Amino acid sequence: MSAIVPFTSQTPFDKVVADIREKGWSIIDDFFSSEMVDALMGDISELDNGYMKQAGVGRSNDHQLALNRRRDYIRWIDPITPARTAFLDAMRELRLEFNRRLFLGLWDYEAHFARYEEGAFYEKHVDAFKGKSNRVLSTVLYLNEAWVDGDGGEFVLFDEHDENVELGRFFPQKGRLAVFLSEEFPHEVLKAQRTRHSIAGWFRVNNNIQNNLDPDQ
Ligand SMILES: O=C(O)CCC(=O)C(=O)O
Ligand SMILES: [Fe+2]
Repeated sequence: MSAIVPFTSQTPFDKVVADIREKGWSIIDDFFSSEMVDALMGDISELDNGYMKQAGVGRSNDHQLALNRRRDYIRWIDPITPARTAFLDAMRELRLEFNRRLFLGLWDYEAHFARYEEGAFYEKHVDAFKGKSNRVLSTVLYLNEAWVDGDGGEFVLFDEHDENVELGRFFPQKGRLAVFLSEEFPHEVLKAQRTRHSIAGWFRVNNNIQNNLDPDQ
C-alpha cells in the first residue's frame, strides 16, 4: 500500500504562519489532502465508544471527569494506521515550519480523536494556563461531511482580551483546521445535534524540570 500524502501543492503554509504571527489564530479549509482527511474519518468511524474514553478536565493527578463541562469521547492518536501515521508526520512538518519561521521552539505534538454525540458540548475554556502547562499551540481538524445550520456543534472562538467578545463561530466542517495560541484564546463547542468528529491536538514545548520529562496526556 502506498503511503498517504498529507499535503497538496495548495497547502497554505504561508497563511497559517502569517495568521499566527499577526493575530494568534487561524481557521483554514482544505489544509490537508482530502485523501488523508477521508482516511482519518474512516479510522474514527471504526472506533466505538467502548474503545474510547470519556474526556476529563485537568491533567494527570488532578484529572477529573467533568460531565457538566464537557461530554466528548476521546482516543489518543498513535501511528498505528496509514492515516494516523500520515497525520502525525504532517503535524511534525507543520511544527518544524512554525519553529523555523516563528522560533516557537515547539518540541512535540499530542493529539486525540474526539467524538461528540448528539447533546455533547465543551463549555468555554482555555487549553493551557499561563506557566502551568507546556501546551503552546492548539489545533483542531474537523472531519464532518455536510454540516449545516441546525446541526449545532459550532466551534466558538473568543477574544484574547475579552472573553465575552466572539471572534467567530465555525462549523466543524470536513477538512477545516483551527489553530490558536493555547493560553490566549478562550473557546467552546456548542451543543451538537448530531455526532461530531474531530482531532484535537497540541504543539508543546519541553518543560524539562529536574530531568523529568513532562508527562504526556
Ligand atoms: O472540537 C473543537 O472544536 C474544540 C475542542 C477543544 O476545545 C478541546 O478539545 O480542547
Ligand atoms: Fe479546547
